[in-house]
Amino acid sequence: MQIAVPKEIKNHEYRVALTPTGARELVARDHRVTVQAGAGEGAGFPDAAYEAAGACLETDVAKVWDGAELILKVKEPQAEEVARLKAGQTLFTYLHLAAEEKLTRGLMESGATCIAYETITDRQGGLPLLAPMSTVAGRMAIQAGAHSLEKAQGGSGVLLPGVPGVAPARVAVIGGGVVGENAARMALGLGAEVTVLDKSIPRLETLDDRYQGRMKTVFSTADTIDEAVHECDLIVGAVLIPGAAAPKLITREMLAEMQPGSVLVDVAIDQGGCFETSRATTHTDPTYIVDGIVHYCVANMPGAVARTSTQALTNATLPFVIALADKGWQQALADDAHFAAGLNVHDGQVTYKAVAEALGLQYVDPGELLK
Ligand SMILES: NC(=O)C1=CN([C@@H]2O[C@H](COP(=O)(O)OP(=O)(O)OC[C@H]3O[C@@H](n4cnc5c(N)ncnc54)[C@H](O)[C@@H]3O)[C@@H](O)[C@H]2O)C=CC1
Ligand SMILES: CC(=O)C(=O)O
Ligand SMILES: [Mg+2]
Repeated sequence: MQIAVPKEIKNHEYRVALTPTGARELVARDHRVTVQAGAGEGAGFPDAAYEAAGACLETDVAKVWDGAELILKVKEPQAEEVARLKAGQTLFTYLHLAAEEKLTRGLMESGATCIAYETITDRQGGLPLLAPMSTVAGRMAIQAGAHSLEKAQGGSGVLLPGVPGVAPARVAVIGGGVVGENAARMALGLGAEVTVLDKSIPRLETLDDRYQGRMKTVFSTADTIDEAVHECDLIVGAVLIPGAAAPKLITREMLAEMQPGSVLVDVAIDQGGCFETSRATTHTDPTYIVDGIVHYCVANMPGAVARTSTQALTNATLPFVIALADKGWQQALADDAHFAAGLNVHDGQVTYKAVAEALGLQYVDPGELLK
């Protein structure tokens, strides 16, 4: 199969969808891998490493896209990439379509088959291709939040661990899944006072058990979120309803209840964000202030630590990429219902229910396609 790996073009996105190690595995299976020149540089993988792995390098981006049957990316295609995509091609990447009507319609118009990393499931009920980046983003959320609390960033001037004689900062994490647990763990490590709110009792039980009372676990309701808003210096938004737009849990009105200079880090921004006042930002200009509250809402946080993230991402995606390349998308998805959950758009139709519902588009059950 002809497999293409374009260079990512989203703002400060330095990850690449395939490492040289991954390229070697595909070439060994007789697939042809074309990597756009410079695609791996930001993650520390020079062109020569891909060449040594048996991949072809291409400087002309049009040729990279044009000749491909399978396109591997990291971030959702940007407008100029959507324009390059065509019927008969398979795109495998993060898509996060529920909050992106224009992108969804663009992918439908392309006629391509679009499989999203973030909706693929596993036997344990997890999201195995989201989890590695959620781990990274969760850990980064506290670094970003701590920096945003500094006065020069518009923050309140609170140091997360405090110092002897001065109390530590209070951190709330809404959503105690992969992002949430990793954020909470980092905040604990820095000596903050940490509360995790979740709607899932089993999840709260797991956290309680794992952290042995070192963090508070609280059932998430309008009341308990209100309490967190009153008390906390830093709130991390880490909720997810798979494939769907994130629920808005903190309204603009509620910002007035926070201490001025407090910080909201909305990791769930790639699903539309879980705070009413969130809007996606970039690594170039990651924060903005609404009613005295600093907002950090970068939709591709792991892109900033591209070396770690690329390795973690491709460790997880490679078995799926090999299945797509060896069998073609139809057979690969027919053989694995968890993989099939990744199919979001095919041949002009939305094949993922939560996306169709969020955008008011017609849902087409992919079952028939996979028989
Ligand atoms: N901005 C970025 O760069 C990145 C963003 N993400 C995003 O972070 C979000 C979280 O991802 P994961 O932790 O992997 O998901 P997850 O599925 O592991 O965890 C989500 C948690 O939210 C909980 N939840 C749902 N509704 C809730 C509510 N109303 N109140 C409290 N908790 C609620 C669920 O019970 C679950 O435990 C997703 O939107 C994901 O796409 C992930 C990686 C990078
Ligand atoms: C999950 C995601 O969108 C990212 O890693 O950029
Ligand atoms: Mg996005």
